[in-house]
Amino acid sequence: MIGLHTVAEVRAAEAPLLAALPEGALMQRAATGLATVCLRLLGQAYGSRVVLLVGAGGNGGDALHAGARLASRGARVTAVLLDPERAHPAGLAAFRRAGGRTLAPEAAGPALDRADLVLDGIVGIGGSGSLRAPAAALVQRAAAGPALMVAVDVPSGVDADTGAVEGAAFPATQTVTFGAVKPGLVVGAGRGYTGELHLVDIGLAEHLPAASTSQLTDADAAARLPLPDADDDKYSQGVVGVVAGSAIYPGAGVLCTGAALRTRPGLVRYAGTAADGVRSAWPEAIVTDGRPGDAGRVQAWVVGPGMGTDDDARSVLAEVLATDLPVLVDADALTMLAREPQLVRRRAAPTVLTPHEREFARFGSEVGADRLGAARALAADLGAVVLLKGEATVVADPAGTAFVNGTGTPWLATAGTGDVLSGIAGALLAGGLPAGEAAAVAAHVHGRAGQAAAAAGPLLAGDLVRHLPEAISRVRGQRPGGLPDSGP
Ligand SMILES: NC(=O)C1=CN([C@@H]2O[C@H](COP(=O)(O)OP(=O)(O)OC[C@H]3O[C@@H](n4cnc5c(N)ncnc54)[C@H](O)[C@@H]3O)[C@@H](O)[C@H]2O)[C@@H](O)CC1
Ligand SMILES: Nc1ncnc2c1ncn2[C@@H]1O[C@H](COP(=O)(O)OP(=O)(O)O)[C@@H](O)[C@H]1O
Ligand SMILES: [K+]
Repeated sequence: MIGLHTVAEVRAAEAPLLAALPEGALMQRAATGLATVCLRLLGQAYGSRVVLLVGAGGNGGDALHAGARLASRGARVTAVLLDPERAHPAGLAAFRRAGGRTLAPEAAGPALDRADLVLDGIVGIGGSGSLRAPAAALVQRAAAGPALMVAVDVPSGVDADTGAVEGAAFPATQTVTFGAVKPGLVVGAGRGYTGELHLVDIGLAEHLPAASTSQLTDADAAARLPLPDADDDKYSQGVVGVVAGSAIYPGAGVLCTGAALRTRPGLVRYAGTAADGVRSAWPEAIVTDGRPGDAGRVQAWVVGPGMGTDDDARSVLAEVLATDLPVLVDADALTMLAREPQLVRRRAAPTVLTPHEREFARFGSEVGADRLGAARALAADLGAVVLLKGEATVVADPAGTAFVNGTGTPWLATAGTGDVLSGIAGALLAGGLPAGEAAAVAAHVHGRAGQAAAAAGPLLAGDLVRHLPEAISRVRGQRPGGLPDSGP
């Protein structure tokens, strides 16, 4: 699990180290890691042109110390001092000693136009609000040039906690962050400015609290996707019930049922008016055109995709939510639930809501720039797990534990892919995973299936279903087509 740590947590973890270590030692660790990454990126330091954008705080100090190291390796390094009077004194002294030269912001344009690498030390975790002049103009000029764009700790202009970006921000090709990954590097708009992320160990780990926000790795997801064993039968892996689609629009039922089958193919029951379509697409499913109560026993329900919002649909939703089983609520069922949130508030069993931004807004407030904060607030308000879909899907539970999904592709922005996600998550809920983890693992696997499908070109939601077995095998670290060891 990759822990994501807030600015307050990082500052608190730094405090005992700053007190215990000689002055400047922590910054030296950061700058050494930063210079190492830059040298690797440049390939050859000698003769390369490096420009540092240097703000008035510790972030500028990191850039100056790293710039000094690059200069001593033969790079031609120029520091643009945004606030010369307040530039980090020790960093500036080291930089000058190493032969670095300085420029005023007004004179920096030509150097930025021909730089090989621009190091963004304007502002790090001490930043607030949108980038001020002249920082914003320098960032834009650098972005228009040919240089590798390396952000120090956090791309300037990105809120390290939320990923919010107001105005200009440094569009990094690489971000070298120190001590811990900050949420804003992987969520919201900030995710789009981070580029490739490098984490430099400066010795904070033992001082950081357990992270309340995390990102799953393939190994974390695999550990939560147990394989069937010799004692399993078709019931024991968890039976999922699906209410989705309608007679006129069976597609959502077909996609959702197929995704559930392909995730944990023990048994999937379908109940709803798309019964004919589902039956012909998935002969493996047990299908009824009756109500959920007619479907037989299940361990979790998925309700909502394409089911409509009329009185019948509303009564089916109420029936499912009145059970003591885990329920995943999506799409049309979210629209109905937003009108009657007490249906979820009164539940004792886990509920997972999977809104996209417009569905989220129906519950009373817009998502806004702080996606994690918004998901946490709705989860706490309703007492349910909220999986907020989007480019970086986030999952929050009512206690405040959250996940930021790290997989996926913009090709997923096509009709029906949400129905597939619901089927995956429903299957994992039925298998007994805690609701927040089921949602997070589902988003991870869904994203991997999207990446696998997109490798062959533009994807359709049905392609995701077909790619699920391959995606799950890859998450487990197995090569597609590889035969398992068959023993002696
Ligand atoms: N405390 C330490 O010893 C360490 C600090 N480190 C570095 O220091 C950084 C934190 O240093 P600071 O606390 O000094 O803060 P920063 O250097 O991140 O930012 C503070 C400075 O940025 C300016 N600023 C804030 N918002 C701005 C905006 N929107 N536009 C333009 N300027 C803005 C402020 O006026 C202030 O001068 C970390 O991100 C990291 O890069 C690392 O070297 C690790 C060790
Ligand atoms: N730009 C994007 N990048 C990555 N994933 C995306 C993007 N846009 C949407 N997605 C994903 O695609 C899926 C779309 O779901 P949804 O909006 O419910 O569609 P539908 O209702 O048509 O099934 C979600 O899993 C979402 O996270
Ligand atoms: K920065």
